[in-house]
Amino acid sequence: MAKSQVLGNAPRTSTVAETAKTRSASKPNVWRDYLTMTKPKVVAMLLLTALVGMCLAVPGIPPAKAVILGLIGIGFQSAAAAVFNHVLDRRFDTQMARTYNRPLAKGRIETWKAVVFASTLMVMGFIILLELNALTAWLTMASLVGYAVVYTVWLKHATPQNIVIGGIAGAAPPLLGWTAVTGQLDPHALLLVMLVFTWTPPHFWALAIHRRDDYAKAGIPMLPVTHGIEFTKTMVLLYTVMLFIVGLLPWLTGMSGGVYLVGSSLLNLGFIGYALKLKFADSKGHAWATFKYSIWHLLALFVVLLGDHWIRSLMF
Ligand code: HEM
Ligand SMILES: CC(C)=CCC/C(C)=C/CC/C(C)=C/COP(=O)(O)OP(=O)(O)O
Repeated sequence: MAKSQVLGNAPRTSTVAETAKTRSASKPNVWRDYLTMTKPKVVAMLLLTALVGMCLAVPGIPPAKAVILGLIGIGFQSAAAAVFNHVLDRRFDTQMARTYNRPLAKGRIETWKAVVFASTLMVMGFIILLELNALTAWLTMASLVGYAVVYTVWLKHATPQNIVIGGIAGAAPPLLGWTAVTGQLDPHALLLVMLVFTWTPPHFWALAIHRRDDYAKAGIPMLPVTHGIEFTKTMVLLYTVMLFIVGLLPWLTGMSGGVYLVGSSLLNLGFIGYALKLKFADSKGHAWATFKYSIWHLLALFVVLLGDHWIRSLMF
């Protein structure tokens, strides 16, 4: 068999495969763009905190209906809030390196279609949560409005304390999960909200330090832009110390046990360590590393909360 025949197929086959791959990569993937607008990784983490709220609301396993309808409803409303955020921020997104390639900023999706998408998710989520109880439906809607309107439209562009106040919306999911199961507010649920609320500033301000010039160019008054990077580093450190103290409350109030105390203290000391290095021994990329740590930290913190709860349920 001639060499060209033996090799003839290889380049052509790989050429066909490469062409197909290139075409699929270059062809705008509309569905991926719609998914991107929902901030799926953020929503996934929000739902984890909501699920932990559901599980801590009752000894043992929470009712399946509350878990399934609650997660779908809170998930739809969180996703809707994220899409509304893309719609309302689309002009600012064009001005930042981190966000300029987003679907609406680039015009890959028409704004009215994103509004219809967000509105559909919002209404579906609300109706699903109403099926559980009105308290959860209205609290979740309030969180959506708090993030998509109060934070995105007003606070984000008005004050460097934007994310401290706006952080209430993102900290709501554990409370929403709790009320999805019990139908009522509980002080212990507010402890979970306080954990996320105290975690949010160091989470975001580490990113804001890393992306200071981006925010300055877009004219968004994030703390590193209005008060400087050194002040922001100090605030990151203060909030991580505050998080360590707030992190003791679930144990001090008896809601959580020793497993949580050890796990949360180690995680929060780790966050303080990152913040100390950021403040006193910063190095290239450490602000970004601190931001990335904050995500794994919150994930692990809520897993530890859940693990402690189930260990105590099994033992007592
Ligand atoms: C007002 C409160 C918050 C602000 C201002 C904020 C800010 C941000 C920003 C700017 C990013 C980078 C997004 C990107 O570049 O695509 C981000 C990423 C992220 N945030 Fe936050 N955040 C907040 C609250 C939360 C909360 C409450 C959670 C979870 C419970 C969370 C979880 C995450 C996760 C998982 C990512 C990584 C997303 C990815 O890699 O695509 N954030 N956050
Ligand atoms: C129903 C409910 C619980 C709603 C709130 C949940 C929610 C979607 C919180 C988002 C937190 C977050 C990533 C904010 C960043 O906004 P940004 O505009 O500062 O970030 P960006 O510049 O990356 O868009």
